[in-house]
Amino acid sequence: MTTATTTRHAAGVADAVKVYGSGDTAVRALDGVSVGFPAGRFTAIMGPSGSGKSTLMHCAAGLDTLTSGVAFIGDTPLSTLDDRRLTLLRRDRVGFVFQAFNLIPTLTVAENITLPLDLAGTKGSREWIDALVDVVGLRDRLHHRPAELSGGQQQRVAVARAFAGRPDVVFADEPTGNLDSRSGEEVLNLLGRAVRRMDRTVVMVTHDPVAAAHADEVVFLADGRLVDRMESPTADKVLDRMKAFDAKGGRS
Ligand SMILES: Nc1ncnc2c1ncn2[C@@H]1O[C@H](COP(=O)(O)OP(=O)(O)OP(=O)(O)O)[C@@H](O)[C@H]1O
Repeated sequence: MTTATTTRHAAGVADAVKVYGSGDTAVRALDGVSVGFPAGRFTAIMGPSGSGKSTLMHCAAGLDTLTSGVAFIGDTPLSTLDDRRLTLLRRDRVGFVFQAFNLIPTLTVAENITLPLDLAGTKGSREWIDALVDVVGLRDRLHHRPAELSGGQQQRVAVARAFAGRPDVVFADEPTGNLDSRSGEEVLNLLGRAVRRMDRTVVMVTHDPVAAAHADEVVFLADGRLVDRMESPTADKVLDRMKAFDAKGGRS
């Protein structure tokens, strides 16, 4: 059982620099970020538009590479892996939830949920999948296709799929961006439950202070740097912190 005071990190980056382009047009999207995402916790990444949130998430998840510095999943530095091993690591140890649910339209809900396991050629744990189906509240929809579900239900399928293989960490990129506030709230509660009741780890990029308030901790980026962290956030406290960025033109 992981406690809130653990220092074990499910993922993170150290001295992370990411430069897009070169010469006059080079953009330093990450400018020396070091941050660990504690195992068994829900961390939100916030910051003004263009501050580097997506870049940080993509590099930490092994979807993109750093210009310098280290990204790691568990104890594995991603730069030590060749393409094949990186693909396997992403498949076996990382889950993703995107803004646009990205379900396979021709597969049923049940088939979408177990897709990562089927691709990996494993059955996974029947009990785990069963428990997930109950947590996301989709038992009566298992044989439906995505088009027969609401947006909120589709995102709940995507959440179940992300956790199906019991990955070390699930990265969620604006998971409520396409949802109304009630469905968004359900998805956020679900991510919170997965962390607190099922001992999972979630890292979520969001623009929304209400969404960030579901996390255990918020890390704030500005101009490619980590500028603040907030434990036990509330929507009001996060909003105030974001307003301070606006007032100072981005940098805290
Ligand atoms: N592929 C790319 N090529 C060039 N520049 C990029 C690329 N991706 C991102 N950038 C730049 O890097 C910086 C950080 O972008 P990033 O998307 O990480 O920020 P963000 O905080 O996620 O923004 P938003 O909240 O608007 O999604 C921005 O200046 C952006 O224009």
